[in-house]
Amino acid sequence: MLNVVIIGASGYAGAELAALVQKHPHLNLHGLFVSAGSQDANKPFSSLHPRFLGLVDLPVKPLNEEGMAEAKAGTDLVCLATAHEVSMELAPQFLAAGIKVFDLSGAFRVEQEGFYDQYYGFSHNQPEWLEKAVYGLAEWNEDAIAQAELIAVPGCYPTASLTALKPLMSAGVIASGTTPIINAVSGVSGAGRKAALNTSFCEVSLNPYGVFKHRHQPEISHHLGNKVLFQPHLGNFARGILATIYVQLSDGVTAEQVAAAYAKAYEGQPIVRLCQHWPSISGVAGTPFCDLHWQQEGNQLVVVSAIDNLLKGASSQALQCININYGFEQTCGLI
Ligand SMILES: NC(=O)C1=CN([C@@H]2O[C@H](COP(=O)(O)OP(=O)(O)OC[C@H]3O[C@@H](n4cnc5c(N)ncnc54)[C@H](OP(=O)(O)O)[C@@H]3O)[C@@H](O)[C@H]2O)C=CC1
Ligand SMILES: CC(=O)N[C@@H](CCC(=O)OP(=O)(O)O)C(=O)O
Repeated sequence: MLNVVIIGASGYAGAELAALVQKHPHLNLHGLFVSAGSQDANKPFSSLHPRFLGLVDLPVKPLNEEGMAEAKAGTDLVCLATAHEVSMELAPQFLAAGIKVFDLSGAFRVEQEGFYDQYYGFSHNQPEWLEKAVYGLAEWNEDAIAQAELIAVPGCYPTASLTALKPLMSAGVIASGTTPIINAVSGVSGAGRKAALNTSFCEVSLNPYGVFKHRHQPEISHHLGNKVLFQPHLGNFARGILATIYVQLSDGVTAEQVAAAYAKAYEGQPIVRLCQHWPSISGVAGTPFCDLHWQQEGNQLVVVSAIDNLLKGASSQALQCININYGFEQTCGLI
């Protein structure tokens, strides 16, 4: 059994991950942590997330000096379900102790000059680890994930978007010089657990945000190798992302070529489901799947991608990466 520690375990993504690790046949939930000054410190995990009562009753401990020593002792791997800047500071401390890191934040996802200053509002202070980090898009980066010490689990919108677009990019069917448009809606759990006016239940309707500025636009473009226009929306539901994506195909690309591109990319990949119906939030919420469906008319293609932001968009993709890294079946503990 591998000993797993989760930092940020009281948050939405960390809590889902704790539940997945607890069920996994080869992983042992070794410790759960929150910040040193957390108001939840030392409370049982299940008192914060009652769904897991009787399943995960460990306390969430404060990550003070003593907590840090405890988090490292006997630990094989650590999952950081923490804010970007917190992950940037914590990851090197675990890596220096020989502990592998699976980071759910954006801290190590994009190695590009000035990226963190422009899109995250801080300067990256770990350039060596940023260079070594491997992007954990599980279906696309298996070999590198298997070798990595630091895995940067992709963002939720990038997971939905890249899973839909990469097969087309690899097959070379996107018209050159064009910009795919991604119109995506996320449930409010995407914004995390702490209270904020714009994500409070009575305030949320259905509205766009982050126009031209969202940090996931460059993350998607960087890992696709093609510019995209990405527009997120906040919807009045708890979890799930639905991305409707508009693509201009090269002249003469047939429906058979598009179908072949998707079949080739996801043959033998059970987490990505090529559906005969349009994906929906209810079809994926609470599951580790990414559902895809598309329709073509002439040179225009509409692809719809749906995931659970907290699972395939965060914690279950982290577990896919752990499975790959340690040589377990990629779907172990997931389906
Ligand atoms: N929610 C989502 O859909 C997705 C989230 N992510 C990323 O995953 C990470 C976690 O997101 P999410 O679960 O939504 O966030 P939450 O705000 O729900 O949870 C954050 C967690 O981190 C803890 N924390 C805060 N500061 C520290 C610290 N200094 N040291 C240790 N723990 C700390 C919090 O507890 P406390 O404050 O009590 O200490 C809490 O447990 C973020 O980087 C996010 O961008 C990625 C993909 C999807
Ligand atoms: C609805 C909502 O607010 N969603 C978050 C994305 C959550 C996510 O994927 O996170 P990271 O890239 O930060 O890890 C946002 O738009 O900022």
